[in-house]
Amino acid sequence: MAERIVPEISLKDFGNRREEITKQLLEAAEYAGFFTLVDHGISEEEIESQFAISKSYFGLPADVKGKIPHDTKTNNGWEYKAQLRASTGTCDQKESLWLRRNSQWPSDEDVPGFRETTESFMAKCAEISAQVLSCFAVALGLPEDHLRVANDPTQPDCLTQLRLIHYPASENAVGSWRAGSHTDIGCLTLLFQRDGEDGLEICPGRETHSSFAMGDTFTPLPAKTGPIVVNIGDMLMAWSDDRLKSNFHRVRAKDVGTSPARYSIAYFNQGRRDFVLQGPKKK
Ligand SMILES: O=C(O)CCC(=O)C(=O)O
Ligand SMILES: [Fe+2]
Repeated sequence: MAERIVPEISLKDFGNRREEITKQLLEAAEYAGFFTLVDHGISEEEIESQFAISKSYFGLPADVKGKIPHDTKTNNGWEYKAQLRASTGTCDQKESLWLRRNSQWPSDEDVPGFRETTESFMAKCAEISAQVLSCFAVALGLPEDHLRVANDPTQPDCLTQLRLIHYPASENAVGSWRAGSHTDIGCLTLLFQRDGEDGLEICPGRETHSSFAMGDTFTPLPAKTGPIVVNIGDMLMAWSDDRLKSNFHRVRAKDVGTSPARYSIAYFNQGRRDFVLQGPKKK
């Protein structure tokens, strides 16, 4: 069922297929708010290498991970079961490391190759994001470069971040959430998952910002290693005069029985401080 409401879009031969891809992206973003990207240029080996780096980091003792503590002012650093959700009133059962250009990085002694591998992974995420954002800009009647420049992670005022996430294995998780229902505050999120590490549930087709997904039906989206799950965030919803939908999603573990650990990686395009966030209708 999830496959039907979350279209799979190929970025193959992007230069020549731009118009067709733009049409597919617009339809997915207006209708569901979610889509998956394939033929995007990051190989499964590269994705697995980034997950291996992530696993090495989360496998370190807490005092080593804590050398880069989460800083609430910049939102960079390591947090452990600390993200309080408005939707659940409880903290998500996960740990994560938030990284930005020029933030602190785990050292090569603690995780060999961490920074080099992760920066090159982020650069690839930026390339894919730039392609998708240029399509959305054209579809919305903005200059082709508008959203790419406004989210350019090479600029010092850009808020774009990569988040490595680890949900520890759990037993009988009823009453707790790996990630409570939320929308992403940023522009566009690229999410990487691994085969068999399910848990993501999505709520496509949101009409407005205000209903907070109460009483809505969530659909599980099985985890696969290659395709990137993309969702529209609140910034892009605003940038599009609410045409593109920033939709609710959450991550759950099994109410009864064992849920294996889940690792995910999210690349959040989050705009630049110096840009006015306004759609073509000047909302
Ligand atoms: O881990 C996931 O699959 C979802 C993560 C997420 O939604 C977030 O960090 O905003
Ligand atoms: Fe999210």
